[in-house]
Amino acid sequence: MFCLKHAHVTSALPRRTVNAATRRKSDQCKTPFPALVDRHFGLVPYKARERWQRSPTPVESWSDAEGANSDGEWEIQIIGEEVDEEGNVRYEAEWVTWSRMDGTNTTWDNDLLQPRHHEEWDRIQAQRRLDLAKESHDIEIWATLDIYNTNTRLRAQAYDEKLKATKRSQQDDLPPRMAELMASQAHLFDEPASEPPMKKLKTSTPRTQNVKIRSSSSVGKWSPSITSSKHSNGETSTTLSVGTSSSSRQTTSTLLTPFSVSPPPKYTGASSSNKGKGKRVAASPGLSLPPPSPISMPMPSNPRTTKPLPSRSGQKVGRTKSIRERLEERWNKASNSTAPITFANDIDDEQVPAFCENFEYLESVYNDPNGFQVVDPEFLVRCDCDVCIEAMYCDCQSNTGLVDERGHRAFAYTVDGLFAFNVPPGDEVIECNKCCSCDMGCQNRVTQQPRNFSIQIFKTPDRGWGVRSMEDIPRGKVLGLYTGLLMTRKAADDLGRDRRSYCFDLDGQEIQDDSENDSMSGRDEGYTVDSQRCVRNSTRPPQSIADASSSHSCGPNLEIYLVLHDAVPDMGLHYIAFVATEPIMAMTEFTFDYDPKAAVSPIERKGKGKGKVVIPPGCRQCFCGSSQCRQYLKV
Ligand SMILES: C[S@@+](CC[C@H](N)C(=O)[O-])C[C@H]1O[C@@H](n2cnc3c(N)ncnc32)[C@H](O)[C@@H]1O
Repeated sequence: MFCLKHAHVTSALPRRTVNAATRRKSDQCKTPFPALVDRHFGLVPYKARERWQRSPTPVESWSDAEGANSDGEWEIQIIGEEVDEEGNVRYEAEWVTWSRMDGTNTTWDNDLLQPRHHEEWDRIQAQRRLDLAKESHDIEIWATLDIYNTNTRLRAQAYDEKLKATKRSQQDDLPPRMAELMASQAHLFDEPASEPPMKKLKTSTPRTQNVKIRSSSSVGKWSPSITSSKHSNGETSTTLSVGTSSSSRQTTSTLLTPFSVSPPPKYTGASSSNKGKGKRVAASPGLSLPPPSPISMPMPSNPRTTKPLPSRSGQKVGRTKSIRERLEERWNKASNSTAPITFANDIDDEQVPAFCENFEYLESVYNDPNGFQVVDPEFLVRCDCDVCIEAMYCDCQSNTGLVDERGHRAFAYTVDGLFAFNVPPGDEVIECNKCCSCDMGCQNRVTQQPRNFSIQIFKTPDRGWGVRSMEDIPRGKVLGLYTGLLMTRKAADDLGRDRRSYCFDLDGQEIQDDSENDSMSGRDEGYTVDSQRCVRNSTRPPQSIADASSSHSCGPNLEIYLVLHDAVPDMGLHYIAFVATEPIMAMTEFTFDYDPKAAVSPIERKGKGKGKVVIPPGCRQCFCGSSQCRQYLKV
């Protein structure tokens, strides 16, 4: 198998250690590439196998004295990977303080590793692939394809990510293209109301025919372009570029078959003006249409059916919108973003989460009927920067403990608006606020800016509804705030258990059922956000939702931090913000750990039923599916 090696590896990878107990398992590991050799032999015909006997491989015996530290741990780092035909990844690990007689010091044995050993590697590789997919959609197709290498090579080229991005742009592109097309032909559907009946009859004739839009020579065509190159190892590779091109090379189609991707014709804008109304529409040069066949749009034989039918009362009757459509419409209106919110359910026929129907969407501020947040602007920290570039000179940062790697005062965000992960646990990030002189584009106002990625609330098989994005999300992307009804913790204690699983104490922990200890731990003080439901037909004010749908995972892809921009620091009135701790592929569920302090190991039953996990009281079985799953979550 081909391995993705040092070329893509960061030399700055943190060194990791592996436990002695795990290492001892490697006694069976006799060669650096055991499985690889085995598999190659599997391919060799029987006769050849007889001729080419495998040479004996020495049995390795390792002991703690050979390179382990005093805790019996070895330093290792991941330096390569290979992907098998089922998509499983095998890592090449370098054992820094140990080597064989022949000087080699790597293994390809995942059994010797724990997830934490390759987490950083995975993160860096995933980010690299996302970056590659952003750069271009080119895929190299190797002329000497050997099946073992294919998956690793494709992964190294970010094939899946590129394919996803292409498909996504196809989906994104189609609705606006269709809308433009329909708009440009609206006159063929609508009749001028003032026209006399006779004229109507005449004009109805062409509308019963097909309207054909032909691609003309001025219309851009999509075609894949291909370039070939010879590599130093003698192998030839072919690059498939996906994009618009003025020429199409039909001869390449057979080469492309196994990897063919079919992105849409690129839409570069079409005129929707009324000029030329009534005339047959030719595609404008700006509108790229798929060659070679013309698009055929069958028109209704009875043009009236395209209009809403009149009701008896004389009012227009349109198609009734589904609950899902109505809710999407309402939430998208309430959202402070143009990036859409949608619902999806491939599991059953529930259209939207049960508690959502009477639920109002709230994206960026608390619902604060008691005015806990009301503050005299005089008390807000503020800065006089025109543009907040240097945290050292931004007064909003004067009281924070945030520093960069050189120990200088720093913002919590990079210039690209990503979280810098430099906030000491429990500290509040202080963003610039309404009293500052900088504007909304300021680097230090990330959570105040409109959401710029789509959200989908979708039904999971076993965890109710969850949230995901249709777009790839980079590490450090701030995904939103946990909003809802702001209440005192005391008031939150009076809520029922169901409701409390949607509450977050503003100390950054989800509310737990440990009320006996609360008076001692100062639980009476402080605030809680309830992001769940409005009672049906109730007059209670709007609440939030998307955050309320985020599932728990013991190996989450989000974490939280505390942030404020409209409150006085250290009053416990900050927001809870979610940030991606790793690159998250489009359509991957957003999850966070509801209870990071929970015991790591599940409680195991003793005696009868030994080995079975006991779900502690007030908890339920966890279905997060993570390799670090604690088996239960508090509700
Ligand atoms: C804040 S709600 C999340 C939204 C919820 N999925 C829904 O459909 O309303 C928390 C509840 O979701 C469910 N849940 C979330 N993550 C889970 C997990 N990993 N395993 C099992 N149930 C989970 C539990 O029922 C939990 O009480």
